[in-house]
Amino acid sequence: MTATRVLVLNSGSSSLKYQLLDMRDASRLALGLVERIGEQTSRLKHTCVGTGETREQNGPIADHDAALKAVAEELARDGIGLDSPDLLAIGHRVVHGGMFFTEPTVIDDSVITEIERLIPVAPLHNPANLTGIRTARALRPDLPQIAVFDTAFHTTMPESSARYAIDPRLADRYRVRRYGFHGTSHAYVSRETARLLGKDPAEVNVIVLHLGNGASASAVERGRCVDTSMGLTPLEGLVMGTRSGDLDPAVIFHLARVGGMSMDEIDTLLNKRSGLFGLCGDNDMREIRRRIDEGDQEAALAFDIYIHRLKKYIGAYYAVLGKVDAIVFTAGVGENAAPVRQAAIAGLEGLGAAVDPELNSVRGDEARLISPASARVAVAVVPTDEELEIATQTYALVGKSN
Ligand SMILES: Nc1ncnc2c1ncn2[C@@H]1O[C@H](COP(=O)(O)OP(=O)(O)O)[C@@H](O)[C@H]1O
Ligand SMILES: CC(=O)OP(=O)(O)O
Ligand SMILES: [Mg+2]
Repeated sequence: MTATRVLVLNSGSSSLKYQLLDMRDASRLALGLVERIGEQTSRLKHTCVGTGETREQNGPIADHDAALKAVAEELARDGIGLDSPDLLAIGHRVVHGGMFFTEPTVIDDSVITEIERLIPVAPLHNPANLTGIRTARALRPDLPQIAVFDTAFHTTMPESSARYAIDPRLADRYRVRRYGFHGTSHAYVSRETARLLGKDPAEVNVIVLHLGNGASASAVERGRCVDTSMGLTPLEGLVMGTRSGDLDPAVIFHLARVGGMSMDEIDTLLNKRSGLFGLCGDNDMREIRRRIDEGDQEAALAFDIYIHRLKKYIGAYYAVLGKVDAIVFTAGVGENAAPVRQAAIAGLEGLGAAVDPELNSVRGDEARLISPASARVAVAVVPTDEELEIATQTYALVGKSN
């Protein structure tokens, strides 16, 4: 029998999301999440689709190596372990692929070296991705391991949006440019949005708002990314859970010269202690909404700053695209936080976009429109599925040669 299963590993800075899929029909066999890796309160939540059983493990999981081994044990308990002959390949999300990787890539030692070299520009993500790759290779050295890069979808950006306004020779020497991230999600969601509209992706222009813990916006013109809000690293752009997003670069000089902070301290401040968390002490939108409902002013201001930045990017991408067919919300906040969607689109009637409050309040896992039928620009919620997209790309690469 030919092997048709693909295991997908999506390692975040402190989490590991995974899915095991049978690519004959892209059906899920198992899925789960390890959260708060490295803390005392780690949690593994595993679901076996076949039996419908969900199991939870609470207690410290030290790193991504331990997390993946715990996941492998859970899969083995369900009889669909990593030692199964049905397993064809393992697909890995890799956040930073630089200019080098524009396609899904079979991982060998030289690919690992290149991903390692990119750690300085994705310090929260590439190390976790590498640990996942190394552990998976050790568990199944015989299997093809495929890297699917967050940056790949954005390599179509024209130089006018990819370049910063600095000396190009200096920029090239240090490979300073805007790479963009969450590309697997932007690709999948923009395509699914076209499907929701009943159109071909090559016919539509879409603004995708990927609002998770990390958050980014992209302008997708006829299926190709022409601009995105993240840059050299995933720090630029929108206000995020713990990242500041855009600020005047002189803030950094000022904090160093006047505030006496070291570069490492500023790096940690902007990546891990800013954004919603820095503004109000919480990075979870559920908690922020709860505080706002109780009249908390600090949480309300954090929310307003988050929305203001989002609106600025929506406006900018209207101008970049010229014609917009849809604005689409995705990822944890985008899929679940109706007040964020309502506030971000409020006042855009002049630009043809509006949200119907009743449609906006519907919850669910399906892609859906939340704009009134009369709106010139559709507004939609399209759940992202980075794991499915990684599995599809992995299977397309490995299945071919099998
Ligand atoms: N029901 C909800 N309402 C509002 N926000 C939510 C809800 N569920 C999740 N979120 C937000 O989604 C975030 C996680 O999004 P996710 O896309 O899973 O992020 P990541 O992949 O970056 O870990 C949480 O931090 C929280 O702010
Ligand atoms: C690139 C990035 O920000 O990823 P995440 O949202 O998973 O942190
Ligand atoms: Mg994510």
